[in-house]
Amino acid sequence: MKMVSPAEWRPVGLEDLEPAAWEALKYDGNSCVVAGPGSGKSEFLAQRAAYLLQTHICPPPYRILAISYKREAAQNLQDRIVRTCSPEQSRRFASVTFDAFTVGLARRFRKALPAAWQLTPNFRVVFPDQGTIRESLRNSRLDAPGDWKAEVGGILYKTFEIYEGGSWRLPPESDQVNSGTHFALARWWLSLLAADPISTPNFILLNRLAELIQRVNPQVARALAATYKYVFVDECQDTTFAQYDFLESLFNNSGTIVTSVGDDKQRIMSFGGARPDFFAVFQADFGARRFVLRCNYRSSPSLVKLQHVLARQIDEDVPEVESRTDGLLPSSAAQMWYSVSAESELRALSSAIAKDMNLRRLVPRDYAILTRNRPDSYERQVEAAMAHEGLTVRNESRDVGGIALQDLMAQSLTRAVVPFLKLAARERDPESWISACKIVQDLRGSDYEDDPTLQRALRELNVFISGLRRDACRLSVGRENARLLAEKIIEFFDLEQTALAFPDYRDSEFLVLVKDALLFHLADSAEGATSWDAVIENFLGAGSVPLMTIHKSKGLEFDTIVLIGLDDQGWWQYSRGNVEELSTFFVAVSRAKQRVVFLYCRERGKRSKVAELYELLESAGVPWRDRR
Ligand SMILES: Nc1ncnc2c1ncn2[C@@H]1O[C@H](COP(=O)(O)OP(=O)(O)OP(=O)(O)O)[C@@H](O)[C@H]1O
Repeated sequence: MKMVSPAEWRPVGLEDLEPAAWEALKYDGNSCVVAGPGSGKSEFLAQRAAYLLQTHICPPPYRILAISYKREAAQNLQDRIVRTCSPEQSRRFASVTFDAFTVGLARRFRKALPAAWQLTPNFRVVFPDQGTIRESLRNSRLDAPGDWKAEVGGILYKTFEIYEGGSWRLPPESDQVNSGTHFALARWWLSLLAADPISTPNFILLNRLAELIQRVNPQVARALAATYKYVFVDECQDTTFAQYDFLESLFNNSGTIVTSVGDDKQRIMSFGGARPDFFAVFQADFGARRFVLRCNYRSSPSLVKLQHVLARQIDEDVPEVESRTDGLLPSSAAQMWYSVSAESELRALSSAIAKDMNLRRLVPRDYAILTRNRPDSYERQVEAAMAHEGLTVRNESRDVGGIALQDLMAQSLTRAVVPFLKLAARERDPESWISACKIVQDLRGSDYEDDPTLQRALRELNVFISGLRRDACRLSVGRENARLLAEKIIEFFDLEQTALAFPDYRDSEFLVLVKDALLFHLADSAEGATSWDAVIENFLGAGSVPLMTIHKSKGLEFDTIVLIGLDDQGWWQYSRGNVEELSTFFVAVSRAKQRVVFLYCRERGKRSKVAELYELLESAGVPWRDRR
């Protein structure tokens, strides 16, 4: 792909950007781009990457590092760059999650850790249970020096790691502690590092170790800053204290230019330790310029108006936003439905979805049913009602062998297997063929198109796909044979090479867990299917209406959002004025492009705790519909 001059560069795949986005895109200093839902923040990062790479403002061998909060978001960004830039350019764009990046660094530079904080060569990332933390705190209180005992005794175990751990930069020596809190933290973390036979750190500790590594080894920090000329932070409102310190130690005043994008009103990860003051602190520390975007490219004008009413409840100074999408519905885009029984509620819902799909030529994935908590508690009922209309629903949070379905689908292994399955099932599928070639290139570790290793690997791929097609023709469609095909594909990948190609799988136990979950879900997808294409469709959930929590819907968009269980039962954490809960509600509403339906069913619960939400909807003019 030839180089483009900055003046000639145009957005890829979009007509235009709003003026503030243009300004931010071309700005060559630290910046934060603050904008509401649907304003194109993720799109902006993809365009800025394309701009920097295609104009050679980020010339070879420099790279761009994009850090996202969620794996799907990181993958989505990488995919966009692969589609819009040349292979050489997209190889210089690394899109990772914060956790994957810090785990990778801790692994790579493990030996550069001070002796006191050594990790074993292999380690397993764990999510310690609250009981273990509690016990460690109890022991620390017993062993703490006299005047620290009371302080340790007062630590809340539930927030111990997130808040106390989040705000303590590790000292090079583990005994350099000057408070009871740090004494308890050091004890707890050292116990994770010393676990037998391998260390079992969690993500907070790994973040802290990664920060320490580059603080005590300036050459490591310099090498990283010299590699990454530009760093992007997506969904920066969810950055934790520990992650922020890492970012600050590594890239502030390093010559690297950092662009953060986010939306304060979508901060729904405080329970995970998101720092509430990210924008202010980042602007002050990094001398970052602030850009505010004011367009919404996702939602229709009436939905943007509704979002504004909710946004003002979270932040009364929030600016008005302009919708850049036409409203396509003749009747109210937002409605509250009242039902007496769950049965009548869901009958009305499934019949409305079936009719709407027909009328507007939509597909099941244009709809999403969102819940505040526990989608599994609605799954059966929704499934039964949808079946009456010939529709299926898929609980994206369903546990598949130890991993949530939605997370399984975002796994690198799953994403690698899918094009191979498609090639097995179809005579021609050029897009899958291109993906398969790219996967082989990644797996066999070859970077150059004229590399003989790659040529050999592609020949091997050709032979393998022909064999796989023959197998798919020969084998009847069913559970066992679906497993067999996938096992052949994974065998062709080679687990060792897979672990090397995808940093997430350095922990081989995790790779095995993902593999088993994938085989299990594929076998399930073959149940009742009459063709391999149908198996793949079931596997991907293409023909089902997704059911998921609001947290899982973050960053996604659908034509129609249905919020089920908007009552005290479903929103048991709600209390008037609770900003995090309001933000969660805001995230749900802002996923919709054209329509949002709020379901209230008397049988499910009362409306006292959540009265504020109904008052807000009524004040925004959202009408009630009787569906009893
Ligand atoms: N300049 C643009 N012109 C046309 N469409 C755009 C533009 N920017 C973004 N979009 C489209 O608008 C939608 C929302 O974009 P995107 O997901 O990037 O928004 P976001 O700000 O990251 O959203 P959120 O914070 O709500 O998850 C997408 O469908 C995207 O393709």
